[in-house]
Amino acid sequence: MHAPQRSAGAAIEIRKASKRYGAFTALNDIDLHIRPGEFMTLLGPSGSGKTTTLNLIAGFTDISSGTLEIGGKSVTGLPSHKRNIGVVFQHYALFPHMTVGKNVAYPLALRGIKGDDREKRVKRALDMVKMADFAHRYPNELSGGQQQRVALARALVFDPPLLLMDEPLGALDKKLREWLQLEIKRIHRELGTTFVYVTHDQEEALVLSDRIAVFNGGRIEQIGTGRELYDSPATLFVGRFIGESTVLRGSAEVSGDETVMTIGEQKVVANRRLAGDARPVILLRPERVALKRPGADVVPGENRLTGTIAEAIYLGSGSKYEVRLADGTVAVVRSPLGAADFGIGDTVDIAFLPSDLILLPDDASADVTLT
Ligand SMILES: Nc1ncnc2c1ncn2[C@@H]1O[C@H](COP(=O)(O)OP(=O)(O)OP(=O)(O)O)[C@@H](O)[C@H]1O
Repeated sequence: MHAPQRSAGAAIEIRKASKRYGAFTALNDIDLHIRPGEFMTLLGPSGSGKTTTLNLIAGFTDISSGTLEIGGKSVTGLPSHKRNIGVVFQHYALFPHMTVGKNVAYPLALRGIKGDDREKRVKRALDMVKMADFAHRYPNELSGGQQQRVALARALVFDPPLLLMDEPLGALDKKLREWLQLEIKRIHRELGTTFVYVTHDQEEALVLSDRIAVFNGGRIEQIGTGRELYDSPATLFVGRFIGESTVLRGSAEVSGDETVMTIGEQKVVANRRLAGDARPVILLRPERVALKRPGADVVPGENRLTGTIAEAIYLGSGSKYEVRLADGTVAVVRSPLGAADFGIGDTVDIAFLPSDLILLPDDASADVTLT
């Protein structure tokens, strides 16, 4: 077996880029810097501008304003076939009349690579995606997952410094998707190529990426590692889009460096305040909240809100609860294995420390955009 060839990944630098279709702005002034060899995922709801960004990088569409550099060079006006980029789409674009081997050899033939060298590279690419035994099959003799592995081999066979993928696993079932995510991650680690990956699936983004750019309405809301986006979202939209959460709204007052929010009849204290005069909301992560019997096991300084268990789901690794609070908000709580059990209808307190809540400026559009 041939060792995979490590390539130097290309950096991408997008500055103040916009894309307009007539009066409609699909991308609005985005800045995106992707490091050489990085796995960057473009994440966001449908229509948020992810594919438009990928198409700009690929050269399938022109930028309306702003600049785009790949590997330190401006690519404005450079046609896509001269950008030396590998591309994989959701729908397998394999040539139906060619065998797997011929499909993978195609980009090499285009580049004038012949004979032994071509054979070796095809073999290496098929080994990488564990499809070497299928070289003589035709695409219609392969499953969807196998076709996508061949598409990946074909996109990487000419050692491009950059690979673009647009929802490549979108048409596959969950188990296969999860397995291929790990395969893609392994291949990225082995190659050193820069990967740019489009998905609307936040779990997939968390599994794969070095960093994630979260798109909303043609803008990038935040760029960061999965941990940064989950623990310290910059906006309510990002906080709600990544992972599960509960949003608490109430009347807020700032006192010194604290924010005190009154929710129904109860008060919640956050040990910080927002800059500016935006209306604050509280975001809670389900595993940062404990369920307790009303008034029991008090920890000094913790916040407590009383509610009723509306749903209790046993998950094996623990339990998930939905708790209807007095003001009607439904809070999501995940309890670890061994924590006290509660049943539907039980009155409980949700308890969390001021340091375990996330305080963000309210943004009503975060609710609308997610539905
Ligand atoms: N050729 C076009 N003409 C007009 N509008 C377009 C064109 N291509 C895309 N758009 C619009 O630009 C916006 C962004 O589209 P884009 O395909 O980038 O979204 P996306 O985030 O990739 O969504 P999805 O996950 O549904 O593919 C959408 O509102 C879309 O309708």
